[in-house]
Amino acid sequence: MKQLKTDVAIIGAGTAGLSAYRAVKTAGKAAVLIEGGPYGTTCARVGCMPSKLLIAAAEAAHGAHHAAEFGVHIDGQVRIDGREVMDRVKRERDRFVGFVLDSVDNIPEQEKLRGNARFVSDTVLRVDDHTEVHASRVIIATGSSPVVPKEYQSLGDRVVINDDVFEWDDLPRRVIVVGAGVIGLELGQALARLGVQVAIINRSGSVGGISDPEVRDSAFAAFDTELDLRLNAQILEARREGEEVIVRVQVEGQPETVERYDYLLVAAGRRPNVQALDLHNTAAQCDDKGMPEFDPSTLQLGALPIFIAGDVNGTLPLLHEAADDGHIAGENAVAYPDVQPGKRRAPMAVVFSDPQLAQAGLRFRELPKMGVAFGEVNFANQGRSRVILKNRGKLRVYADLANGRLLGAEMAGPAMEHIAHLLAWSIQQKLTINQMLQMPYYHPVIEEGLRTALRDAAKQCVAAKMAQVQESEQLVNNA
Ligand SMILES: Cc1cc2nc3c(=O)[nH]c(=O)nc-3n(C[C@H](O)[C@H](O)[C@H](O)COP(=O)(O)OP(=O)(O)OC[C@H]3O[C@@H](n4cnc5c(N)ncnc54)[C@H](O)[C@@H]3O)c2cc1C
Ligand SMILES: NC(=O)c1ccc[n+]([C@@H]2O[C@H](COP(=O)([O-])OP(=O)(O)OC[C@H]3O[C@@H](n4cnc5c(N)ncnc54)[C@H](O)[C@@H]3O)[C@@H](O)[C@H]2O)c1
Repeated sequence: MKQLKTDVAIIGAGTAGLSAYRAVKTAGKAAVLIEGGPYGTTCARVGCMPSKLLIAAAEAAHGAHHAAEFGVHIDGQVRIDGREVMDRVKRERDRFVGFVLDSVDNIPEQEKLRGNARFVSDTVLRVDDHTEVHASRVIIATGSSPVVPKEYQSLGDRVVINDDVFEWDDLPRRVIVVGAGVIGLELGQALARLGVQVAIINRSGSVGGISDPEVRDSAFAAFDTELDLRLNAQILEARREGEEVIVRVQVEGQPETVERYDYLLVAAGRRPNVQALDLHNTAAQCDDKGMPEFDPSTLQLGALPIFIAGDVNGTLPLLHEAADDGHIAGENAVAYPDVQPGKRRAPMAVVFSDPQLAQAGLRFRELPKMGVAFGEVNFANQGRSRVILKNRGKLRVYADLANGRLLGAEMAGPAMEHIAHLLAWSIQQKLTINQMLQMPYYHPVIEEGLRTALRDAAKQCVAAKMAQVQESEQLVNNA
């Protein structure tokens, strides 16, 4: 077996692994980047980029179908050519993947290794059965994989995951989507708008990961007008008959139905890729699912020379977080044992559905039980949203009642990808609601809706302050 020595071995050449590699090289250390699958990253190959390309096609179809509401009539049929749609998705996807492949090409050959790595000890890795890597430090950046429940495995090629969708040459006729989380909602709505008969089944009452019940209800009401979205539902049975999937579905409190689809698309969550790493050969402490204990601020496993970055650590499985994680893990691997907490940005997440869903700072479920002002805007009557016929959804901001500082927000509505940025940037700058209200607002824009929500929260902060003053006056008077 070939023997190789290096300063830092990085397992996985995805976004986190490539970012870790750059950090290690910038610090002047030697690195070996080990990749078991195709180069190109999950984000570019089968994640962020192809999904946004499919959604863009769906938005074009939706616009064409709804132009009449503006008095603009497309006389004749709107024709969606599934082959052309998928061709553009794959062509543009390949272009994005190409940029990643170029950056991988620029890595010297002696610093790249193909094969699946597993631990022999804390600092020794075996790559397939051809190479043993002896590293002073190791970074795990192996990403995550979709969870495919056992009961669907007998469906063979009729059960698909996101990776498969982006390999389709044409759009299918009927798809049942398992899960109304981020992936299920984005892909399910896009396929439906492209003319595919879609049903989305979610076992709980949640939609797109929104935790604020008011925002979630407004989102559901919007989706319900165009999508077959079934919450609190389950697939009792799924079996294959020829090229079809036959499912028995039950929505809570309703009689079960038997339905036929061409594919069952599983979007029921993702699991960190730790199983095949043989972490039991290291001194890492693992839980019963094989997840190692690590410090989320330094990404270090205990006091070991091992770090864990990106989706595999299960903390914030998003692209920009994977890149930041890689950087932190890379710098700390070099600095080991003198590791430091990494710099973090305000949390933010966006779901590219319509209406878009988003979150910035603290989520509703993370708020303290007391002392929070809730400001809201309903987009139904918001000026700009009505002008463009995107007047659906609700935004709620959360502020500290005592000092007026913005804590977080959840939202469903138009252009939330941009509003979430404004809010996350304000949270990172530790702005108060009043400071945010002093900023300029153009007219007519969706940001005026945000201002409505901020004013609503500001009023509550003022009322809380008044109540406090009255209370202390009362105390003085009673003394
Ligand atoms: C459909 C979909 C849409 C998404 N959309 C968005 C979005 O719009 N915005 C956003 O921010 N995020 C989005 N994400 C999430 C984003 O893609 C991930 O957070 C990000 O790609 C994670 O990067 P990573 O480096 O951790 O993992 P990856 O890019 O998956 O890299 C891990 C690499 O490790 C390799 N590997 C695994 N095990 C081994 C081993 N034992 N030995 C060697 N190599 C190994 C794998 O082959 C892989 O190349 C989306 C994800 C999906 C699935
Ligand atoms: N726009 C983006 O940033 C973006 C887009 C896509 C994916 N992602 C990342 O990918 C991650 C994974 O996405 P995901 O949608 O697979 O997971 P998720 O955790 O967001 O959603 C999974 C959903 O499936 C439901 N579910 C689970 N098992 C089920 C079952 N057996 N039957 C019916 N419903 C079931 C859950 O209740 C949940 O609502 C996200 O957390 C996100 O970080 C991000």
